[in-house]
Amino acid sequence: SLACYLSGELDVEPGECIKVKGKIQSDAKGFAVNVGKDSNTLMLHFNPRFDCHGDVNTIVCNSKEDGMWGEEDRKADFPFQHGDKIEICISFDETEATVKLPEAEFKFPNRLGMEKIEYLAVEGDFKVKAIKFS
Ligand SMILES: CCCO[C@@H]1O[C@H](CO)[C@@H](O[C@@H]2O[C@H](CO)[C@H](O)[C@H](OCc3cn(Cc4ccccc4)nn3)[C@H]2O)[C@H](O)[C@H]1NC(C)=O
Repeated sequence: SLACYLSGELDVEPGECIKVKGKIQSDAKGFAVNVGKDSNTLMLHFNPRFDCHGDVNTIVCNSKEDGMWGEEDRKADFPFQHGDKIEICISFDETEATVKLPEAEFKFPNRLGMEKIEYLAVEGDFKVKAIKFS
């Protein structure tokens, strides 16, 4: 289920921040925040999984190029709990994307060398309360 997306009208440059504020549903199986050029060209698919695709309490990150998923990157930390109200801050530069949470930070390589983010989509068991750009 697509929570929300902004496409083609964004122009987020390196060093700027996308802040997505919302609530993780109490029975969440997983959610995803996707940023990139469009749905087939993602700099980052940030996908915390509580229990889905055989993953339990695991953040899966990936990129997508021409509609094809890249190599998955599974993170060691899982700073999420059902029902949490969180703010996720995503920024990037020419080498990597950074996902900042109150008590954790994750890096993911900018595999596509993307120079701006034009697309943002939030999917899954996450209720978006606010989206801010700074
Ligand atoms: C073990 C052999 C098969 O490997 C599995 O292959 C699956 C299919 O490619 C991998 O799952 C996919 O991983 C992708 C990232 O690498 C994406 O997460 C794929 O999901 C895309 C997607 C988003 N949505 C919307 C959504 C998002 C979050 C919650 C609810 C709906 N629906 N489908 C998800 O289906 C899955 O991560 C992968 N598992 C492993 C361990 O490699």
